[in-house]
Amino acid sequence: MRRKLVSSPTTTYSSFTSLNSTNFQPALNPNDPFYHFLAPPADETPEQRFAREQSESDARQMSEEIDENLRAEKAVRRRRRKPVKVLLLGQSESGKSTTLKNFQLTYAPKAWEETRSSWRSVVQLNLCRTANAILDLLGEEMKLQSSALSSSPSLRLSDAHRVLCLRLAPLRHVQRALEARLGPGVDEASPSPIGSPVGTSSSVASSSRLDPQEFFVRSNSGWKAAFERLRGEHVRTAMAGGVQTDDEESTRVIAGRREELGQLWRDDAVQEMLERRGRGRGLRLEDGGGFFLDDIDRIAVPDYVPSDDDIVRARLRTMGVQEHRFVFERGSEQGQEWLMYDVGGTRSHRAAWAPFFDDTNAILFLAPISCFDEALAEDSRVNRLEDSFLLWKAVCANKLLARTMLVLFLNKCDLLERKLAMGNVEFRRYVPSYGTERKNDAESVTKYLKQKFRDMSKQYSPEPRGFYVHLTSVIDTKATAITLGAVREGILRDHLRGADFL
Ligand SMILES: Nc1nc2c(ncn2[C@@H]2O[C@H](COP(=O)(O)OP(=O)(O)OP(=O)(O)O)[C@@H](O)[C@H]2O)c(=O)[nH]1
Ligand SMILES: [Mg+2]
Repeated sequence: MRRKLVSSPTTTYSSFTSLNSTNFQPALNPNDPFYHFLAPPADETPEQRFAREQSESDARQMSEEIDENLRAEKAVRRRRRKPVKVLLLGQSESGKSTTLKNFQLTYAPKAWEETRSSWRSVVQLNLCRTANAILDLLGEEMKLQSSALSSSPSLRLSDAHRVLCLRLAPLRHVQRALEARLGPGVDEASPSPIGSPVGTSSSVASSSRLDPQEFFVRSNSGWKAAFERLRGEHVRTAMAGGVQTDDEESTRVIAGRREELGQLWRDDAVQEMLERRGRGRGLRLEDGGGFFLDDIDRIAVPDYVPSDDDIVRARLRTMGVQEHRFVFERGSEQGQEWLMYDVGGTRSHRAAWAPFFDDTNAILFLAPISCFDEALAEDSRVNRLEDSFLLWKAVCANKLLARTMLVLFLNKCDLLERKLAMGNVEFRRYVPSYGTERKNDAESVTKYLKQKFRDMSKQYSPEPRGFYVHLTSVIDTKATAITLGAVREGILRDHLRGADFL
């Protein structure tokens, strides 16, 4: 009797192989109950024998392949149970938290939805800070004009501006209330002129602050903890029969000042003042984090609910290291857990990064390339692009990370394009190695920077590694979703390769 080999189900091959996985013939034992089924026919001709052995060999090979696949699948399952760990690195304001938000929006929509209402306070705080920063500058200008100390031509400021400042004064109280409500971790950063220009040789610290003071929460309380507190507050209010909360009070005051906020932002003299204070150098308040004055009519309303874009653009500085856990809600990786670590990027926080290097699958490194003419907020002597180069070098050279996948985002491409298109700032002035041959446009600059980061990776990595780079503007959620799709696949493939599967 002949055995059926090829048409048997997969598992049969597997168990068959384990019963008798080497050369078939010598393993046969006349006492084996299967002997009569497995033994070749007594009258087998040499051709039949050849055909039989051929077919047995094919079956054995197929069986071994199936066993191999089963082993690999098991390893992948084991590997899948292990979370994928990703660390987001880069200087402050490079876009790490914004990238994380994109990730959450794309892959954990339920968790995203849960935090939506809590972001309202952050957007309102960003808005108040910007408005109050403009009011501060306006106050300064008015003082200079009344004391006739101003050397620059006078702005056309009138009593209407004074009235506007008075009408908007309650926003200072709202700002303080929002900061206080977002928890004990809320603190003020040291003065940090966002986008202040850096000198090409000696430092040129900006004396005029264009930015609203920053707002951040510490990691030990964290914005998640701050949000929990806000949510608890909503629940308590509902249980207490709807007594007005601080949150509602802030919303009411902001909505009540919508007209004046619009007037302030659209005022010609205010625009001219901002122009003189920074725009002439290519710096725009709109380009700083958390700018919402353009959307005032939509945001300063009693029933304001932040849109996805609002949440992505809301600026909340990270302190220390925050862990974010994602479990894929759908798709082939459903149930796969990812742990993403978002770190504070200022210099004083970088020492906290190292303990997370061990056991990390991938690093997403963000280098904001529009900042080539700006100084670090925490040290006005340091050029921001130069700082990114140094950080990238340190990450590439780190021995603990020698086998970790590095993915580079050359971020803020939208701002780079806008800045260079203005035509009054030369990239080569800040990066002399750029030379005089190349054009001063975004395409040439990004090409140059890509090559520069690639060369550094090659030069400083302890062992050869791939170079994965993306040109990004992570406030663009649609484009970023596509980039993150590619990044996620790459990281996952690398993660599974660790299980010797691929
Ligand atoms: N225009 C533009 N703005 C961006 C881009 N990426 C980030 N931003 C804005 O820049 C600000 C800073 O981004 P964050 O993601 O908070 O920066 P971070 O790296 O987490 O900064 P730290 O927490 O201080 O380390 C935010 O308000 C973002 O909206 C970008 O590609 N283009
Ligand atoms: Mg952050």
